[in-house]
This record gives sequence, structure tokens and C-alpha cells, in this order.
Amino acid sequence: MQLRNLVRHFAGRGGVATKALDGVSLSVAAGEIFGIVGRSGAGKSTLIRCVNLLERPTEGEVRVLGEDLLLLGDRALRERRRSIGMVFQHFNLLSSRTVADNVAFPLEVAGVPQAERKARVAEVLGLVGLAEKADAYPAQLSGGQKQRVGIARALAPRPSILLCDEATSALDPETTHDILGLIRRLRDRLDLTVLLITHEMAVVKEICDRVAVMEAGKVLEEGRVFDVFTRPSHPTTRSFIAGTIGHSVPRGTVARLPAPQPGEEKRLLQVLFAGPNSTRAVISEASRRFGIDLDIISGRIDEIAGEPFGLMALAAYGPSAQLDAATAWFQELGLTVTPLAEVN
Ligand SMILES: Nc1ncnc2c1ncn2[C@@H]1O[C@H](COP(=O)(O)OP(=O)(O)OP(=O)(O)O)[C@@H](O)[C@H]1O
Repeated sequence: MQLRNLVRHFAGRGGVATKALDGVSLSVAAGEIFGIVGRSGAGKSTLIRCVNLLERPTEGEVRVLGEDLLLLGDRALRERRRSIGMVFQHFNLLSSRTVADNVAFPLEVAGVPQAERKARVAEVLGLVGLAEKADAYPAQLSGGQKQRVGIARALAPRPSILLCDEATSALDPETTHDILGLIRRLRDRLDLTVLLITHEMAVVKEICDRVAVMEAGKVLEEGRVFDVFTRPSHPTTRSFIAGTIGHSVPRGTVARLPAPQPGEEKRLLQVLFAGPNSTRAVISEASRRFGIDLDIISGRIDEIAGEPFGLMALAAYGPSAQLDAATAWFQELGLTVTPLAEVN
């Protein structure tokens, strides 16, 4: 799936247009789970709605399976849309229909014969683990079960792409975990390409292969989730991931740190490392090389997509030029150094 230079303007008050999308280009590989993350108003919903043309971009190309959807006529577009399923934050189930009839709905619209519909509904309800709820009504289900129905309905027409619009934002953390696990298993089993939007980095960390960070209608940065988390290049990304993997050092600990000597400075830093560098060795070497003191306040190891990384909070004491030189050296070694104040 390729999105090229998508622009979407909305007419605003007094003739001032809102640029919900301001030149977004993204390429999502077949079979990958691609996350789009950003704060409220960043343009995420507009972007995902442009992929199935629920929203028509003002400019740009939406290429799905090699075709630009914007060039298709109504009939061809209706058919192509069947290869794109969508899952919504608030499930959008019809309350007067049973679970099975909700799942059958897109098949009815597509004119699939009844016997075939029935078989397909049973099959997808089995895939999402809800076979025994076929005759229940949405009001009788938990939030997680409702979202399973939403996923089954999206999968009923055998799409190759699944769009998830804040699919877990209305769910508690445990149910979120279950639904994300289900989406991942379905991707593996059905070879789906998944594009999901979320305002939660924790969701990206748990399930995505790659991620794009959006702000004010633009993509700030994109890359493999591990790389974006461990080497974020934009301040917005850094503040986003801080809440997910960042350090919170108790105020008391910080208050008890000794004052710097005259002519020296005290800096509180977060150092994030990925890959082969052993931080302890790097830290003692930096002390020797630059003649500074580095105290480890806290440290931990975490994992993203199965890859480990380490996070350490340091108090650094020394002349400011030496502290700058040590920070530059850490960065040369591929460590990410952020003032602790920015991540706390
Ligand atoms: N139909 C519309 N008419 C006018 N302005 C709109 C419309 N839809 C979106 N916008 C504006 O476009 C910008 C991007 O909105 P969008 O909903 O895509 O952001 P978002 O990142 O999905 O945020 P949220 O998570 O709050 O939905 C916002 O400034 C919004 O007010």
C-alpha cells in the first residue's frame, strides 16, 4: 500500500482551511503491521479514512495492490473496498442484529448467497474465538467481545488489508493486550497487511513492525519500531516514547544528589542503549577519558519486538566542556542521551 503526497484540506471558518493532511507519503509492505501514532488532531483519522476513500484526499495517490483508488469508477471502487476491512474504536455494531447477522452484514451488501454467508460467518467467528456467541446481541457482550465481532465483520469479505482506527482505545489494558494479540495472530494466519492508528505508544510497542509519528498533518519520522523507540530523531517522538519506556526517577533521589564542585556542573541524563555496547564499560571509560564523574541513579532492561535495550539514569559531574564531549562520544557510540528533565 502506497500513500503518495496526500493532502486533505477542510474548509474552516472565515475561509481559513485546516490542513488535516499536509503532504503525507507512506509505504506499507504486504504483511506488515504499520502503526501511525500522534496526538489528537494530528490527522491520523483523516489519513486512515483516506485509505478506503471514506474521505477523499484533496490531492495525492492512494495505491492499493498497485492501483490508484482515486482513479477508479464507483463500481470498481466498491469492489476494491472489499479488500480493505476496517475496525472502529466504538465497534459500530448494529444493536438490533445478532452477532452472526452483524458479521454477515458486509456479505449481504456484497450480494453473497445465504448459504455461503452462513458458512463464512461461522468461519470468521471461529477465527476470533466467538463461535458460541453467534446468536447473542451486542448488548450482551463485553467490550472485548464486541471488538472481536467488529474484527470478524471486517474479515468476512476476505480483505487483504485491515485498517484499525483506535481499535483498542475503548478497552482496558488486559483486553487491549488480548485484542492486539488476536490482530497479530490473524495477520500471521491470513497474511493481512495491517494499518493501525493510535495515540498510545504502548500499542505501537506491543504490536507494530514499523511506525510513523504524525503531527499537524505531517509525518515527523518513520521507521522500525525498535529504531524509532531507541533512536527517536524528533522531540515530539521523544516525549511520546518517554511515557512508555522512559524513566521516572524519584524526586527524593534527585534532591539527595550532591551539589557540583566550584567550576563544575551537574547534569541529569537518560542514556538509552541498544545493541552490543555494555553500558557499564562505556560509562567507566567515559569517566576516565573525559575526567568526569558518572553516577548511575537507576537502570533497567526492556524489550521491544523481542529486541532488548537498556535505559539508565545518570548524574554527571564535571566541567561543562567535558560533559559536552562525553555526551557527544556517547552519541557517536549509538547511545541516545536525553536530559532527564525532558523525560521525567
Ligand atoms: N470533517 C471535518 N471538517 C473540518 N475539519 C476536520 C474534519 N475532520 C477533521 N478535521 C480537522 O482536521 C484535523 C485532523 O483531524 P483528525 O481527526 O484526522 O486527527 P486525529 O489525529 O485523528 O485526532 P483524533 O485522535 O482526535 O481523532 C483537526 O484539526 C480536525 O479538527
